Amino acid sequence: MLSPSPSSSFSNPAVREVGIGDAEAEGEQSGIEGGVARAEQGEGGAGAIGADGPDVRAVVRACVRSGVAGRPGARSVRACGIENAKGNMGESVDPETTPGLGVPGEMAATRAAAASESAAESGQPPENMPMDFRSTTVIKGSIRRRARSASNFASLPSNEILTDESGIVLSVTPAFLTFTGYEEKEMVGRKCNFLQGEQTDPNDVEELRSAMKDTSQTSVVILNYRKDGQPFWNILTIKPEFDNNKKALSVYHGEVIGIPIPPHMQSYPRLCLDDALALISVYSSIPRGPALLDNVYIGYGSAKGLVTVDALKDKAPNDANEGEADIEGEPTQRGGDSEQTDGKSLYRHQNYATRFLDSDAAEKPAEETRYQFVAETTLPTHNGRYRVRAYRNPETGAEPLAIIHGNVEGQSNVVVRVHDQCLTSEIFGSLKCDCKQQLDFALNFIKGESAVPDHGLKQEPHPEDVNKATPAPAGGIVLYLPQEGRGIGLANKIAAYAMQETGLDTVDANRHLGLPDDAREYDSVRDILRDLKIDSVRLLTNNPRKIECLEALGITITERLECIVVPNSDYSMNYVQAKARRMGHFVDINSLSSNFSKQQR
Ligand SMILES: Nc1nc2c(ncn2[C@@H]2O[C@H](COP(=O)(O)OP(=O)(O)OP(=O)(O)O)[C@@H](O)[C@H]2O)c(=O)[nH]1
Repeated sequence: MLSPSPSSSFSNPAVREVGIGDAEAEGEQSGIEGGVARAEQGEGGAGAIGADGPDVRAVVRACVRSGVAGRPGARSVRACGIENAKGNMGESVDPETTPGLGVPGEMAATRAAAASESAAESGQPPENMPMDFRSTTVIKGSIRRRARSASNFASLPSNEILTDESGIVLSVTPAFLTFTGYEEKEMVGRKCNFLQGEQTDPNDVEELRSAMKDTSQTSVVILNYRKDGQPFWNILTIKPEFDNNKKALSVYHGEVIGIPIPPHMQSYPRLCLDDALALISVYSSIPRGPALLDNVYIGYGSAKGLVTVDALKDKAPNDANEGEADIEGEPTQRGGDSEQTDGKSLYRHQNYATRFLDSDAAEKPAEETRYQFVAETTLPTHNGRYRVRAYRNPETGAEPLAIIHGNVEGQSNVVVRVHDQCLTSEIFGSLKCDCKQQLDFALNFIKGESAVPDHGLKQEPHPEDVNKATPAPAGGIVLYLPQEGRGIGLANKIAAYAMQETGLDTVDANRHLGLPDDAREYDSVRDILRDLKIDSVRLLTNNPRKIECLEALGITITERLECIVVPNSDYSMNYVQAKARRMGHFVDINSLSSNFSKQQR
């Protein structure tokens, strides 16, 4: 198994000036100089990764044609790359037709440029330009063109940056500001090298710089950092803008797909399978994404060496096996996105990626326990009395709970609900989702009550709500995991809700913020079940991904029990429908709709 050990220098990235700037940009904080300085540092700089384990950057480079991934639980993932995509791109997103954010206030560069049109015509830098921006050469007329580009650009819903030929940011989309945590004024007028840091590979920087110099289009996977120092994989595609005469303007359009690296993985910059799959989903959702999938490769590091799987798009599962591992059987079609043209191939690839991982499970030593038992108490609640056992991951500080009814220790086939935190519904009573209802349902169910509880919504339980065929159990567990917003965090979930107000559904909202559809991990479930000596579970869920993730962790699921509740509003109806349509949840939307209208009458 290729599994790099943590590099201590990675966890506290001191952001350095290594950039994609113009080599001729004398006197500025030159990214190129920074990049060279980094390269010269050798092992002390970026090479530090290699000192502690396999050089991930080298793998990324070697895998420009074959990124590698592994299952989330195994942390066996290394990296995922996209091939140089020169000449493979279509037209830009049309802000007129693309749903998303409205136009924010004018960008600084735009304002400055528009106000100084006459100065531009004279070839002089306008006086009210930011200093860095003023220091660039002003070509006659180009400022006006830049202003035009920048103002259209600011209304795009995706993660994008517009720079001049020296890498100075002219404009940045609101989504990218949200994703990186920077304010507009902190980005505009500066070289984008502030996004780079300690572990950014100078070779990637160099590749971008040369593409800009040659006015060519390129894509590169580069390690960048948010303002708070959090690293992320940036799948960056840059392309020059051209005027009507096909003449390259001194403006570059950078399209960014940010793949966040979960905190516990930040000691070694690798993409996990979920991240890689999220990346693929993102590609499938952007206008020219399906074409780019040709260039996305996913692979896997095994004990026998680096095994590459082939290009993800339009590849039969059995064709994908270039290495020594086997991918057997027909893939099932669950999960994924049935609405997209590439839905089928995505299903396929998601499934054989999972199978691939399963095939390796036997080779792996047992995973180390990361969540430790802290304390147990009895909790009287409106739903009854439960035992609550608290656990903690000392590395991340995450504190999941096991809420238990009955004697479950040492048992098999225990009813288990794996529930992820939803502060908005559980604390504030938000009607946007069904999470609180599902939690109440599960807490009642493990107590032996199969009806949906009355939680103040004046709803009669509908017969379809519950597992009619399943006798309520004598006991069970609700595992309450602090993975707010499907793992993207509370603030990001609020940002996603804001995006949903523009008409996007729960999946597209995440994607437009550059966030994965679902970033949840379930190692805690494995550790807690191990602590309780439970060898198999009956899982209360409608979510196929949850089942796959738990099984990939080695958890035996003997039965899936439905966890369907009647949506309590149009909002949550939309959410449940989106979960079924976009994320493959096992919910019959038609019966739900009619149930809901019955409830409304
Ligand atoms: N990002 C995001 N997260 C949401 C949204 N609505 C609810 N959540 C989060 O979704 C999580 C619950 O996931 P669901 O997809 O509703 O259900 P599930 O647990 O995956 O699947 P089931 O086991 O069938 O209930 C909680 O962490 C919520 O905070 C949303 O619109 N966007």
